[in-house]
Amino acid sequence: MEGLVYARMTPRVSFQAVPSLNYRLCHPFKRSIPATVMVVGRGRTLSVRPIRAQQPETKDGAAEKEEAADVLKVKEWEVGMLQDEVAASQGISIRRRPQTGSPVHYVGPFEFRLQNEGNTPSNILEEIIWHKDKEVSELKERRPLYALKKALDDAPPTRDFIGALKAAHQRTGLPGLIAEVKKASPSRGILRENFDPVEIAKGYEKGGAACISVLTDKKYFQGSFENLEAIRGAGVKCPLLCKEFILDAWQIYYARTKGADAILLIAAVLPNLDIRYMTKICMMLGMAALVEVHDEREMDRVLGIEGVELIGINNRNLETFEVDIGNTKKLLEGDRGQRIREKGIIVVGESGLFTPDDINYVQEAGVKAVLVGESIVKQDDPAKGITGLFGRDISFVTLT
Ligand SMILES: O=P(O)(O)OC[C@@H](O)[C@@H](O)c1c[nH]c2ccccc12
Repeated sequence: MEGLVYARMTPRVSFQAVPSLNYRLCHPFKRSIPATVMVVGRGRTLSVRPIRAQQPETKDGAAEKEEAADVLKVKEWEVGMLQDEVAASQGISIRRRPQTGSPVHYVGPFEFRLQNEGNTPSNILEEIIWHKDKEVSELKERRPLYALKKALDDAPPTRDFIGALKAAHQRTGLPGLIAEVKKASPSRGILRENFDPVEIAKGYEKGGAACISVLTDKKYFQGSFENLEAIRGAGVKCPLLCKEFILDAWQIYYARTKGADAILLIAAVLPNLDIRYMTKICMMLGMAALVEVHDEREMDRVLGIEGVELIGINNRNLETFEVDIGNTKKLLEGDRGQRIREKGIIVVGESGLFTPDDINYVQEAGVKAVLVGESIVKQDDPAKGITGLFGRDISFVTLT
């Protein structure tokens, strides 16, 4: 068996005390395997490399099958660990999937604890991601990428999402509005009981929204891809953002088949390379990518990624649900704001915006667009909700 097994030393053992050693290491799916233990980082992480494949004994068919399934499981586990390790090196704490196998391993005098131990998510975002990861692999199995091809060819043409935001900003002198069709959220519960996504989207368009965001996650937001498709099919002209937790490029293609013109990429869950790669796919498909950040570290990462044109600053911490619109201002101050202006990136202020004062505040901070859900989706008449949010009717305003 080859590959890396990651283990963490308990505090009882110090680095200096661990030379390169040959050990039999407990593996999550194998009782034990021969391993060389090496220190690979300055932290507490050790890399443990199996030194030799175990010689296969003569096996019957069933044993061979079991062995093959084991090897596959081990590979999946290893890839997951590597993904998590790359993510962790970029400050991403959200893990892709729960850890499997027993968390503690004993090797000779050492006690090893697997990284990312535990099978319970440490916050709501992680819970959503674990659920999504499973959901996507099942969907993908049922409709692999090649099977989406025909639907992709038949999808309605893309609309210019960023162009619509810029045009709205120029037309009104106010941030372009991305109005969100959202029935519920884990932090706020049900926002609207009599929820007709198409009626709401039409109301938004009438009220002067530049673009529309449609939640497609079922379990946590009570959204759906049917909603997205229905809005696109109902004659709404605004470009559409598919508001989803994207982990796999397959989801981008799928969103496109349902009529999306833009997708969301959350920096708290996606490593830089994924963001770069997915941004490229969007470009290829004629879509826009809204890359969402919540703190300085994520903003700095995203500013270093080539091809990012649209950044959303989420005022809501998706791990704790705390909302602070001061976050938008904080992330646009000083050098960061300067770099954003130089790169011509459009910034979207997201979440927790309710009043004309709030809009004014984030506009002064430097945003050219806003993403608003709760305050307008709750209104009986969403168009009037928009007028209330901006303090004036923005549906016909044209700057002269
Ligand atoms: O309803 P609000 O507070 O106006 O927020 C809208 C939008 O910003 C929020 O729904 C959101 C921002 N980023 C997300 C990521 C996933 C799900 C939802 C979101």
